[in-house]
Parts: sequence; structure tokens; C-alpha cells
Amino acid sequence: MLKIKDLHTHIEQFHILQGVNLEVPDNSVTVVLGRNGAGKTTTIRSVMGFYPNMSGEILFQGKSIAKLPPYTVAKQGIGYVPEDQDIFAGLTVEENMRVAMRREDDTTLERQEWLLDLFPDLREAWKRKGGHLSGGQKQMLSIARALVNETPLLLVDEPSKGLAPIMVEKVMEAMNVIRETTTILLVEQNFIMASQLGDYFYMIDEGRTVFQGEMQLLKDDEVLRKKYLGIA
Ligand SMILES: Nc1ncnc2c1ncn2[C@@H]1O[C@H](COP(=O)(O)OP(=O)(O)OP(=O)(O)O)[C@@H](O)[C@H]1O
Repeated sequence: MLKIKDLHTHIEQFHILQGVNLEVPDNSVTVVLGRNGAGKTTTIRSVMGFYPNMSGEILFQGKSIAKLPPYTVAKQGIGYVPEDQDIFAGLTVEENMRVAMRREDDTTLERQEWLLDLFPDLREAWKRKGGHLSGGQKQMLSIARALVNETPLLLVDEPSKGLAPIMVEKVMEAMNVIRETTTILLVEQNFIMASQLGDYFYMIDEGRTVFQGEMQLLKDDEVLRKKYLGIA
């Protein structure tokens, strides 16, 4: 679904990514792990086309998307849920959904219904303004917005960040349903969530891919987890 080869990204004068290699197989959940500042968010944002000052190859369904601007990347069918949730505080949940739609046809409205079944909290908060939602509801809305259009690939940046445990649970349950129809690339520091959802992992350290494999490998390898994640 997605292939990243030797990605280098500069932000201003800084050489942030210095060789990220990553593959996301169809119908999988692939998790990007690494310490704070390792380059996980920059990797996802590079795929979305936020940094024109990059080199390397980014292939989505076999087609190069490197250096395309974010709206073009999104239109190819890549949904993006940023770390800080891109919802409009002054618009209601309903309006936030409508703004995200590329078309208001039956298929899109059916997808919206499916998303509201997946996140009943959003149905309940339908007429509430984005700014008045809880952190968990904002995260759900951000995910729903990214998925309301035809989206073969979803990039999600730390969906559990700052959420109460009950909300983490709800988001994780929803992701488990979403994975049945959507390939996912997930950045996640919460190792419980990462290890329960992930089929494969990539470890990024100092802007480079340093390790990769099936998630089971990492679950079984305490030394590796300690070395790169600082957790036992
Ligand atoms: N706009 C920017 N200007 C300068 N440096 C930046 C900028 N954005 C990110 N960086 C630096 O790039 C490095 C990678 O940041 P990135 O956000 O990708 O890390 P991360 O692995 O996602 O970590 P975190 O879990 O803390 O979000 C960090 O050292 C960060 O300080």
C-alpha cells in the first residue's frame, strides 16, 4: 500500500529525517515507534507532503506521491489524523463532518452513518461545537473526518495522547473495526495500544529506521524495547 525509501527531510536548516525506510502492507496495521523527537511525526507529515524539502521515494499503491502537496495526497485516498486533531472549534460536529466531505453523495452519507455507529459519542454530540467536546470526542471526530471519504490508507498520529483510559479503550475498539476495511499506519507511544493493534512495527531513532519486524518480535524482546523505547 505504502513504500518509503531512503526518506530525508529537512526542516529549515535541520536535517531531521536521515534515511527512513518503511513499508505498509495492504490490510495491515503498521506501527511507527521510537522515543520523543525520533522523527515519527515528521515521517507521517512527509508522506502527507508538508515538507517540500525532502528526498527519497514515497509510493502509494505503486504511484509516486513524493513532493505532492497535502490536498493532492489526501485526494489520492490517504486520510490523516494529526497529533493535535484538526477539528474546527467553532463548527458543530455535523458541520465538521460536512466540511470534510469531498462529495455529499449516498456513498459518503453511508460512510458517515457507519462512522456514527462506530462512535456513538459523536452522534450524541452531533449539534455540539467542536470546541466544547472532550479530548476523546475530538479524537473521534478527527478520525471520523479522515475516514468519511474513500480512504484505503489511514495515517494516525498518537491517537491515545492525553486521553482518559476509558477513551483510549473506545478509540482502540474503533480502530479494531476500522482495520477490517482500511490499511493503517499508526504512530503510537502507548505500547499496550501499539502492540494490541499492530501487525508490524518500525523503530525510528534519530531520524532513521533502525529496526523492523512483526509486532510479536517486539512483544517478546524486552531488551529491544528497553533500548529504543525505554520500557520493559
Ligand atoms: N518545525 C520544526 N523546526 C525545527 N525542528 C523541528 C521542527 N519540527 C520537528 N523538529 C525536530 O525534529 C525532530 C523530530 O520531531 P518529530 O515530531 O518528528 O518527533 P516524534 O518522534 O514524533 O516525537 P514526539 O513523540 O515527541 O512527537 C525533533 O528533534 C524535533 O525537535
